[in-house]
Amino acid sequence: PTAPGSRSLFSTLSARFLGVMPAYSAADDALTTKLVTFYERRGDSAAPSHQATVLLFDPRCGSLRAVLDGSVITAKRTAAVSAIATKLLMPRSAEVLCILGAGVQARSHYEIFMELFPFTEVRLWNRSEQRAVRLASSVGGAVRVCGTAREAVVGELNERVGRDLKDHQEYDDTYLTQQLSLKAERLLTCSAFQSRGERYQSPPLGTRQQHQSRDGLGWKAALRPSRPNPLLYAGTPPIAQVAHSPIQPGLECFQAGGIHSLTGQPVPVSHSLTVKNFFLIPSLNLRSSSLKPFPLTLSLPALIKSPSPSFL
Ligand SMILES: NC(=O)C1=CN([C@@H]2O[C@H](COP(=O)(O)OP(=O)(O)OC[C@H]3O[C@@H](n4cnc5c(N)ncnc54)[C@H](O)[C@@H]3O)[C@@H](O)[C@H]2O)C=CC1
Ligand SMILES: O=C(O)C1=NCCCC1
Repeated sequence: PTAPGSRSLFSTLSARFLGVMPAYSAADDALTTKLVTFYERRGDSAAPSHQATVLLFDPRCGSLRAVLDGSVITAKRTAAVSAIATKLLMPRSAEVLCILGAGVQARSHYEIFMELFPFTEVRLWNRSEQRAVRLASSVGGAVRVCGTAREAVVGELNERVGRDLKDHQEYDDTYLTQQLSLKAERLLTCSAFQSRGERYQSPPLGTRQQHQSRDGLGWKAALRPSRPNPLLYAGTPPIAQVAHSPIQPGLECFQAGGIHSLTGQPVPVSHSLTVKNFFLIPSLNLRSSSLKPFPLTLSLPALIKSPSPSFL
């Protein structure tokens, strides 16, 4: 059996982290740790945002046996875990893969997702279109580069659900996008981005209740009072809305929906999540600053109204 140790994070400056991720495998007779730095990328930096090294020890005597590059394992393992979760959770009707972000994880997710699942269409959005075009033209198959995250998520389904747009004008734009994409059953969204997010202003309880609709088309929302600034909710929701497990203080932003946890414990997703809405687990709360991870999570509000410069 393999036992992941307790992961820890060290941060010197805002948006600069060193993660230590130990594990022991009796089966492989391996004691190891990954060391990974992740820094918010600056415009003038050529360094990758995530840089990893794996140290391998002899578990009997504790001696260091090997120092390995950790970039490939980080790219492939992360995408592989997303793929496993997707295999278990994806609605059968999903045909469209939507990737938000065009970095390392976007590529590795594209590769494994296209190998394992029969998507008929891939849509890609990145805040700098140039990078999305570069990724799209370097992968094997056809990828449609979209001008906005909304287009990537809603896409041609716009027409199908256009009626809903008219019917629900009392909702703000962000909320509508969520509603529309919840109805977009063919869509699987896999996001790979990091962002300096705004804090999410949770609407007052009871104003934004959601439940599954009887017709199975997605969620219906309870009416809520209209707001003067519809983008008031831009940002990420509180972690409590996403995961119910105890979270190691300070690591909230690294919790993914049941997929990846620096506490070493699986993070159960909200009981209200079903196959119809799992791909819209909102992105995660950010205590101090900037990194918002997670493949398989989606924060449309943050993406649509990203406050960061578009240098990537
Ligand atoms: N759960 C896990 O095990 C792992 C999670 N990750 C997370 O996956 C995400 C992607 O990582 P990489 O692909 O390696 O990073 P990367 O630096 O190669 O790519 C980041 C992408 O996000 C986009 N982006 C950055 N800030 C943005 C913003 N404010 N608004 C919109 N788009 C923005 C960039 O344009 C770029 O396309 C990161 O959040 C990272 O922390 C990465 C490795 C492992
Ligand atoms: O390499 C990993 O695993 C990471 N997990 C969460 C944040 C970035 C790196």
